[in-house]
Amino acid sequence: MQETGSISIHTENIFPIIKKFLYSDHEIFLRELVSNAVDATQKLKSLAQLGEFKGELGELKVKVSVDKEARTITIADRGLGMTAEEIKKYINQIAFSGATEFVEQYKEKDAATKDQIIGQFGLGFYSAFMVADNVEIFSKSYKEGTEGAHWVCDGSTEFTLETTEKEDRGTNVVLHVAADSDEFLEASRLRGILTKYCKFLPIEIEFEDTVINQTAPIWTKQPSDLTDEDYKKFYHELYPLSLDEPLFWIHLNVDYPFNLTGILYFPKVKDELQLQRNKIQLYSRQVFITDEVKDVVPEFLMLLHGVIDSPDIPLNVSRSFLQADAAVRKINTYITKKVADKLSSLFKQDRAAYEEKWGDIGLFVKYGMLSDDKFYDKAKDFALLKNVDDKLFTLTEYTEHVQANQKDKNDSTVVLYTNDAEAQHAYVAAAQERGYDVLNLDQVLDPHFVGLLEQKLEKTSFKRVDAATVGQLIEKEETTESVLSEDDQNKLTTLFVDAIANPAMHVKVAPLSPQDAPVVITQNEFMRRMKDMQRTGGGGGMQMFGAFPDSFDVTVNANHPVAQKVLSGDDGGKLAKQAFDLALLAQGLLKGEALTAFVKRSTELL
Ligand SMILES: Nc1ncnc2c1ncn2[C@@H]1O[C@H](COP(=O)(O)OP(=O)(O)OP(=O)(O)O)[C@@H](O)[C@H]1O
Repeated sequence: MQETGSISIHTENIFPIIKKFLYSDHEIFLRELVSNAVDATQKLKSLAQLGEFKGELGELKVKVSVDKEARTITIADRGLGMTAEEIKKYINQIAFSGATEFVEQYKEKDAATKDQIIGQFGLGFYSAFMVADNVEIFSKSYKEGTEGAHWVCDGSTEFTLETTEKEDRGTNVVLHVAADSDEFLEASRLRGILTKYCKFLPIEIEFEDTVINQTAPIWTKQPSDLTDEDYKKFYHELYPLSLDEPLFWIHLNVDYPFNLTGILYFPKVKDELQLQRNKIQLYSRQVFITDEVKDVVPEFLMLLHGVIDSPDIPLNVSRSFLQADAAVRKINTYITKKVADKLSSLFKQDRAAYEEKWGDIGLFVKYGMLSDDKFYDKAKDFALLKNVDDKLFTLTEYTEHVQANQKDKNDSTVVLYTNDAEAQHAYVAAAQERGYDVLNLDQVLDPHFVGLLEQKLEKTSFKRVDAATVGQLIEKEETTESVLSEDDQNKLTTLFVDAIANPAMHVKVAPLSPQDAPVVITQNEFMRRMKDMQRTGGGGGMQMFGAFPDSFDVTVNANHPVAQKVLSGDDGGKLAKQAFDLALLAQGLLKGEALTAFVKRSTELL
């Protein structure tokens, strides 16, 4: 029997379109054909289990081979096979309609969306035509008494179908590689593609006499059957270049209301610059799909490594659809919850070990708290704050810790912090001398984290140690009297204004404690934050603050002996300048010419 026919058409000649537009991703043809072969093999295994197939299963390997001379690639399986009728139904109709649907979706999209569709669309059998100008199927069904079938199609909509002698059950797909696809005749190229997409397929895939896959990767097993070593070994298999051990991992395993398995690893991160995204690999039934897991994994968890496997993630739709997809949203929520639960149990079980890891996980936790309210609610109990003495506190512990000393006159807690303990040393020391505690918040995310905590914690504000003189950082009821008359205070102000001669420095005289510095330079917390945010590109409303030059408050301590000296001496101006420069020095602001002048003047004074 031989039959020729025409594949029913909905869209005009889809093959040129498939060829042209899928250019960047031609290699996925092999993933598609090998997974079809694997599916067919698994279906046969299921039938055998159900008792519907009673024959010998025998060896079930899928064999991929290449013949450079003949210019063919063959994918051979011993799965359930197809009769001629089934080829007509499954290949001519179903596979074709998949391809047609793809092209239709594809045509409507802009270039950016097109790129995304390509990577995620399971194009199926017809992706063979991306690299072949002629495709043959030789198949024989597992059903007893059926004849072998031979289908040939040259990439037009015409096909031929005839009966053929085929000894063995299963399907051989033979691709006659097109002239512009020579690269796929190279064994090394094929091996590369197989390793990328098929490394964890559940049926053995043989290429050049070696099996290229692990059929039962550890994420498909029960956590109770696995040791720490198994998890670490797998981590290094996934990331052969990583020298560090993962900090810990989470084994995901859920079958309702969606299906998801996987392992997420917390990598060791030394600093934020090292963070690598796209380290999570997404699989669908053990077939590698992509390492762009955006939208499937919450943004803040993109920093994790590992594997997620879910048949419920729709792969054949555009990204905007993926974002809106209910299953994807549920997966997102589930992963977030799992991560929070894991961190919480680590914290509760072994606080010391958790504190040791805080340097590495702090960033994830803070990022998560900033980007996800639900995560904040869980993480607030295990997020830690570190003070300048390297002691770690939970949020509640810290509030209790500073309760006694750091309440202002309105009964609000003022949390003091430094973002550079070295540069702000003088301020940190002054605050500590007063019995205040100072937090070390020097990481990239910390300015945002401070903002978040102020919103969330009741009656609490944060001030950087150099935001005011130590006496004014936490405003109390009691005030110190000035030993200077009002007249002297005005005189002192003028002396300093003239000596400094810089309009960005706002001089005021105030009665600080005689133990405080003679002159203190501070930068208002609010203005500084606004400018910081503007610098880091935060929001349009902040724009106006960026236009202002940096301005500082210069507080002259009326109660310090230096104030008297400046007022009484002949070269009060020079002393004022000297005292001001010392304050600049403490703030790390004295540089260049001003520094040279200061050194010269100091020598003279000596
Ligand atoms: N090697 C094979 N053995 C048996 N049947 C096959 C084989 N390859 C394809 N088929 C049949 O042809 C159908 C169409 O295949 P195609 O790859 O186009 O789509 P699919 O596998 O259903 O979906 P996907 O788009 O996810 O690949 C399959 O559903 C299957 O019934």
